[in-house]
Amino acid sequence: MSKSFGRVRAVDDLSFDVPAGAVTAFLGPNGAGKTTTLRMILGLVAPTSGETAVAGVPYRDLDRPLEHVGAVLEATAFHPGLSAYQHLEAMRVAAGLGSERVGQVLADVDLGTAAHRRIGGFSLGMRQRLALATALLGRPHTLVLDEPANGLDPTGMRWLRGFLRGYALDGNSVLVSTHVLTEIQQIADHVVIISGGRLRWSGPFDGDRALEELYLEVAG
Ligand SMILES: Nc1ncnc2c1ncn2[C@@H]1O[C@H](COP(=O)(O)OP(=O)(O)OP(=O)(O)O)[C@@H](O)[C@H]1O
Repeated sequence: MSKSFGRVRAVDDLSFDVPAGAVTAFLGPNGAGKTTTLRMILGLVAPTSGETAVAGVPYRDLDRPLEHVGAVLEATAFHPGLSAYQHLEAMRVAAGLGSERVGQVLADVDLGTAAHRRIGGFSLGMRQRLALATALLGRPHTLVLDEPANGLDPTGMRWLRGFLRGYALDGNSVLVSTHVLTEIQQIADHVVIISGGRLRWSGPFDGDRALEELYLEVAG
């Protein structure tokens, strides 16, 4: 896929696969085109050329998309006056999902005790957990996460690592864009590195090698 914004070629003839049953780290310098790529995968930005597909199907053609793909994008906006429970319930109803899902995803992200507090009073880390809970509502087989560790404290980061690892081990695809290489190093099975909108490296990653070294070699 390629994407130009006026004269800026944000993504330039980029092609890669995200395997199932694995955590894929999606890396690249500021402005490399990561967010634009994720937004194309999620049908939020139309490619200038090429296409993206989730389990072989373009996002726009997915039947009940929340049951295929869950996404956490940067700076997710919530209505501050709603509680976490009310937000999730509204999303659940809109997506036609079972009533048990809200309690389940609140428990999944360890937000049960804050379920009835107003989101306006949430910390950044709590918002990240709520964004992840929203992404999980439809039990998607694919998770797309843009900087999901942003705002999490060390305990939260450790929890997120375990969660994503477990989600991938259940056979799901987890695509994570991040700059925090030491965090993703511990759970990545597959790595895709881009810069200047182009693919610089992609392949399996066994964790023996320092991800930072690989990154600096190909993107630095
Ligand atoms: N809506 C837009 N209009 C114009 N230019 C854009 C738009 N969105 C992104 N760009 C440009 O496309 C390029 C890639 O941006 P993108 O946000 O995809 O990079 P990124 O890898 O996610 O960066 P970061 O790590 O800083 O979040 C940048 O040059 C950016 O300025």
